[in-house]
Amino acid sequence: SSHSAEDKLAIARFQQYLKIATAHPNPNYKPAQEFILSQAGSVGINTQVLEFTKGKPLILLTWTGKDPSRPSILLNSHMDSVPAEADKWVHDPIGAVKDNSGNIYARGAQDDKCIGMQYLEAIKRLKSQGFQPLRTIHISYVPDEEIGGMDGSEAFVKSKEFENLHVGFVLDEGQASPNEHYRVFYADRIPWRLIIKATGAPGRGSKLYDNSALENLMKSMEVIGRFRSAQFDLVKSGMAEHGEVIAVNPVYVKAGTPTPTGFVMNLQPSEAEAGFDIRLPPTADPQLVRERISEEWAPAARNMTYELMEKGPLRDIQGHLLLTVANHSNLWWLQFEKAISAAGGKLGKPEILASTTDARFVREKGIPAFGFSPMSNTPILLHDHNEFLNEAEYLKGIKMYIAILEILSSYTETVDDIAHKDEL
Ligand SMILES: CSCC[C@H](NC=O)C(=O)O
Ligand SMILES: [Zn+2]
Ligand SMILES: [Zn+2]
Repeated sequence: SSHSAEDKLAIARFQQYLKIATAHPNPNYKPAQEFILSQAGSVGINTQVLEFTKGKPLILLTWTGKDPSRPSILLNSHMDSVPAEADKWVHDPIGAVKDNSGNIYARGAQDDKCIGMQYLEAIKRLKSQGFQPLRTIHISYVPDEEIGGMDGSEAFVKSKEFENLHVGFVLDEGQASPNEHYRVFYADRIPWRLIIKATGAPGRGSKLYDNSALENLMKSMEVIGRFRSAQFDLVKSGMAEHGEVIAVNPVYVKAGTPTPTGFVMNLQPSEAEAGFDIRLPPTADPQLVRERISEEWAPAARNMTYELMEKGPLRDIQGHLLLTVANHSNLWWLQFEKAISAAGGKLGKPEILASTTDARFVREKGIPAFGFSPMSNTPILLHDHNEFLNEAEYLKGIKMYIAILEILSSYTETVDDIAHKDEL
């Protein structure tokens, strides 16, 4: 191909990282750790391994700035991936095979091993150009993002070690864009889990009677289904984006009396339950959802109980909504926008991510964070079969991070300077 020797090596390193088996349920973090440490060694930046839970290392790299007293920048990515069904892929999900058009296939190609390596490649190139950042730049490689981040990012962000980094701004993963505009995310939806349980009198399969456990559960399913459709209709009609509505999706139902080969077919069971994945944009009113659950989705009057697990707050420690301001009143946003256009990129309208990332933990502390994975003109394939990223797009991403790091690590303007410039 027409890529430079340097680019070819960068692509090979990306493929090497993709070949490390870090998919759940058994992510093998040790080889990922070794690989990242060896790459950091060749770049010449400081390394630390933190282990908040045994067997779940968090790798922290640091490029110290000329003025370490200024708030630092943290670039985050996770080492783990969701599993892949290898037989449904055209190439081995752990093979990092590159096809004739330069598409590199692997679980993690988009989510999010691309950014983990691009961060390092960008720093490598900036160093070779003699660039020295004013602010300190940290890069973290965390375990367990895909399973909620409790033993990874959450433990890290709540640690003394994190406090000492004096982080002022975070970049974390985003998502691919099918068009030429890069996507940027200023918030995540917050995950809740709901288990609803119905009880009722058992009875013969043949009998019509009120208040069976499954009848009660089915009523809840209908009510929840209507709420779900109403939210989805807002998206379908173009009135809202996916990230702006409340999602509630059934993820399991459990009922019936098992036999060795199936279920008893002529008995109405006395218990039934269902589980739901709920996601709330930070702009939602959580109290209204709680009331809906207790009054409509699992009312005691219908012999129902429920267990609600709110997996995170919708507001930060100061009581502000859990979102990062993406307009001119946020200097980091201004610099970020400036960097993207300096590198020749176009940004789409800032979005709320429909799923959930580790960025929520830093936002909880009031630290501004954007989700950004530089992949334009790329189908959205995270968690899907045949996840791939094109090599040219990968290389373009390195250039984006070079511009981002150059500008964000070294700006000295204040909001006042910028307001003044606008007046002139
Ligand atoms: C309950 S936190 C789960 C986090 C996970 N993150 C990426 O896919 C997600 O499902 O959004
Ligand atoms: Zn991810
Ligand atoms: Zn993911």
